[in-house]
Amino acid sequence: QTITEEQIRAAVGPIDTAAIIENDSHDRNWLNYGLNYAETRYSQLDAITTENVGELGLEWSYDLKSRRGVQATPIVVDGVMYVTASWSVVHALDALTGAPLWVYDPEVPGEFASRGCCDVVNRGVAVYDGKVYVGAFDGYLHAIDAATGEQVWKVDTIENREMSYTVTGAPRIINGKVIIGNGGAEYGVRGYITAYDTTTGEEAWRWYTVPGDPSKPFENDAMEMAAETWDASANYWEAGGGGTVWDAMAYDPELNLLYIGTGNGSPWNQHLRSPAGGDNLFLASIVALNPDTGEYVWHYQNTPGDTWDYTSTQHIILADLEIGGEMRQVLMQAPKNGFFYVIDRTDGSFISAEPFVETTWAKAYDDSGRPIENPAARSKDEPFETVPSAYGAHNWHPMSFNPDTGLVYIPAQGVPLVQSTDPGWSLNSHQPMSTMSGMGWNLGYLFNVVAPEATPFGHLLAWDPVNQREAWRAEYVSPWNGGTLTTAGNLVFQGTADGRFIAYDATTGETLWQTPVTSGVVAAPMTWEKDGTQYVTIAVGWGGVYGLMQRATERVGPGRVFTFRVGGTAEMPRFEMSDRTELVSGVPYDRAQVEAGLATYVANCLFCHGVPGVNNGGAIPNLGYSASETLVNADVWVLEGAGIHNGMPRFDAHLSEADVQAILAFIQGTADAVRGAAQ
Ligand SMILES: O=C(O)c1cc(C(=O)O)c2c(n1)C(=O)C(=O)c1cc(C(=O)O)[nH]c1-2
Ligand SMILES: [Ca+2]
Repeated sequence: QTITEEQIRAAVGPIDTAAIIENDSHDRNWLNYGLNYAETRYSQLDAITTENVGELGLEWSYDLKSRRGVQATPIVVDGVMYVTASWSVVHALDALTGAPLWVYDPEVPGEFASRGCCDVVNRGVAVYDGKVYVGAFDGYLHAIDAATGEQVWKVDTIENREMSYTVTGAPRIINGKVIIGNGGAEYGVRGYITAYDTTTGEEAWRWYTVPGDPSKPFENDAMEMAAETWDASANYWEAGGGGTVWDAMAYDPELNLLYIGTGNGSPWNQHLRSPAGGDNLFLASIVALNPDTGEYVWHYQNTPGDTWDYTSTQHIILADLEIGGEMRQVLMQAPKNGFFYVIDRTDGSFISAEPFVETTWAKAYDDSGRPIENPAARSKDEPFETVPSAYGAHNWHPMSFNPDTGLVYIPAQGVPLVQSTDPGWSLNSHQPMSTMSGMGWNLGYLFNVVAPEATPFGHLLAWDPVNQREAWRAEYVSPWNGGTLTTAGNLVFQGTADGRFIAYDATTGETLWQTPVTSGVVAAPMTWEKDGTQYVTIAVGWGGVYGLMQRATERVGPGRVFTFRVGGTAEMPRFEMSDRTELVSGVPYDRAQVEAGLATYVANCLFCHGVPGVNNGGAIPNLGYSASETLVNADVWVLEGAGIHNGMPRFDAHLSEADVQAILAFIQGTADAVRGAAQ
């Protein structure tokens, strides 16, 4: 072992809120998910510059032994690194060598995979007072001894285990309280965020984001206010209402305000959730809370009356900007809905919002901070191509803000999708054609009943938040590129869907250096210093909601951590290539069953396995490229649960052998049609 337990105790033991703030004066460590409480992901380290970044070389790489999405930003404390793989497994490493110190597996049951919309991912840990904290996918918050990897305590953050709550986000820690939200608003849950005592795990406070049953007492004044913006005629509380806090938080120590981003409605479709409309507070909002008590302070709602999965859980960055000749304390956000927001973080007042991609649901915001909507975007009768789509113009992939250039670096994208009201929807019922309803999703929308017209795209967007306009962009071959890091070396770093790690000149966007890595990248890079040397680290592992079913490189290696420095000379690991190259053939089927198979497939398989034969698959296999023997034996997988440990659910509670045959007819029929079209 390269680092002793005593050394780790000496490093992580003193980490508290003051230490996290002290790190802001040098950025040698990376102590919080977004580097600092302002979550800027701008490091003052400047040993790696536009001049020498071309000499960046690999120092070490580490195999995370995972096959699903890796979204973690590593935490580094004085040469000790903590990083998570898929299934919320925590790895402690010697940051100088990549040698493992310990591995902590929270043992998330395989059957939990289907309780989350978007892959068994985890965005990372928090460190405090000698402990490492991870919110595991199955909803338990674990405190781990930073030196030994042994569990100190574990609490259940889920208030009702009948509901499909999951945890994917990184905890944040403020003055002895570890704060964590959850996900589940595709299924039907009531969002909330909870703070626990870092020492004991005892609950300190919980704040719900949407009102519960209005016939019962409201938990607080904010819930009473929120309830006035909901129509209770459709019993919104039965599907939970949504508003999950599944990713972004930021903290301003001087104002003592915790900022959280809230998610979409449950069900998605507002006509079915709150038929008379209304803003439906606090969906799709930024909310400021007192972190000591969990009390509501103010909110700004980006998307009133959300009906498009327009979460505002995307990254929140705090900065002080000169706007109209005045220094303003702002927060910035580029949520799914395609507008870039600058909000006064002292009181939530609206400063500006402008589209950073094409938008069809609204073209602009009025001076009061409300969107000027396109009425067609809420049609009950007609399909509407929502741009951006539910995949978001920007999803959870972190952006970064460089105060030297004044630019925000956004992983921007478009994934085309047409939404139309699902006339057959009812709560928790498995309906053919109703998207993933067999898995418990409650959207109230059908997808792509007519084909979308837009084309998918992904680019790195350098955005000027003061003038609300683009400075430069770098185009990519695909959506779903990684998060960004920016540094005082005037650099921007980003990994890409097609499996590259790139450094750009932060001012001009010129590509200065790049290297291929072992798979597509979704996580954000980070940087740290030890003994006078600056390192750049990135965790790699393709996945997440888009990455489950599509990919943009044939490299399909396991999750890995890569650390680079100027002059590094380690060898890149071997590139593992996909063997899913042939469309399936020879599965016997009845042509008359294809249509029924399609309907069952859409209701059970689509958001994991993708459309058969269209792309050869992401972190989960596209069945159009399976071996025919695998499909012929599908009963074992679908009805008997042979893949349960890998997250493949068993469906025998609501699917029969005849359903499986129909699904196979759809898969083989579609593969044959794709092959025919290609000839
Ligand atoms: O509504 C929710 O509760 C919820 C949770 C999550 C999640 O926890 O990862 C995602 C989403 N929604 C979501 O809409 C989304 O696009 C998404 C992408 C990802 C991902 O990890 O790639 N998670 C989530
Ligand atoms: Ca969602």
